[in-house]
Amino acid sequence: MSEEILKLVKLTKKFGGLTAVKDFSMTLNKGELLGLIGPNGAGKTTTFNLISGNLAVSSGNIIYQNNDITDLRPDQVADIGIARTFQNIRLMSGMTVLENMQLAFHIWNDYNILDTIFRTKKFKIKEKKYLEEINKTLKHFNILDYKNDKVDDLPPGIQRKADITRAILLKPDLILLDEPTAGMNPSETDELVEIIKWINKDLKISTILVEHDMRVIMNICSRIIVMENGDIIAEGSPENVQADKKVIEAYLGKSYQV
Ligand SMILES: Nc1ncnc2c1ncn2[C@@H]1O[C@H](COP(=O)(O)OP(=O)(O)OP(=O)(O)O)[C@@H](O)[C@H]1O
Repeated sequence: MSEEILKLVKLTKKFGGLTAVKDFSMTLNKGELLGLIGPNGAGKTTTFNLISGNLAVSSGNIIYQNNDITDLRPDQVADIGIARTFQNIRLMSGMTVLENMQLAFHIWNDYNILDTIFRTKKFKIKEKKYLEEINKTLKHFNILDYKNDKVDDLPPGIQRKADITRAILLKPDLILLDEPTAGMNPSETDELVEIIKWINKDLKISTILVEHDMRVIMNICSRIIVMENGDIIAEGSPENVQADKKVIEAYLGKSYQV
């Protein structure tokens, strides 16, 4: 039997009179690459915000690796191995790509201020190891050449890849990718598809992908959950979901083409 890494149990989020996520239950198996789709306003990003601790849950539970993490803060969620990206890229403005990548390593910093000031042997060994890891990952994402550029000066496609690189450097067991191909041209999108496969298959990071590009979702996800009005309207393989009448009516038939 597949091992669950994440389980949402009757998850609900209310914003005043609006219920954005409504009794939403789902599981993600370890190693799975799950697509979460649905029309605008369906509740996908809100679900990510609840899992990552960026929003407080109204009711229901979030279970991660058999632990209830419903009330954790975002930093605590990151510490236990859940990384995420946002629709609006959240790189630190005014800093270089490398400096942004270095931010990912704060959770492992076990050297103190004196180590940093005097650049002790322990500090230098760690710094070298981290830099090697950053370089290797930037190279894999094909953005090593931008390492010393300020993030603000880079095209959106490069910024988005840098954002995902930073999330990967946190060494998560689970990653939540929120519209990672937004703002990318077709060749960047193709490249990102390969990167997402690499993240999931080679790095063995369980993945939930929210994405409006149906070509991406249908090509790489083994299972898809379709949300509408805060809850599931369909779930299954890409083939089954595409043929589902409710999905076609609610979503695919209107503004999206497969
Ligand atoms: N902070 C908030 N305050 C009030 N309402 C919100 C807030 N965040 C989201 N909503 C509302 O909750 C509903 C779900 O929004 P959400 O962003 O989760 O949808 P989505 O499926 O991610 O949509 P999209 O594909 O357009 O990003 C929408 O009606 C939205 O307007």
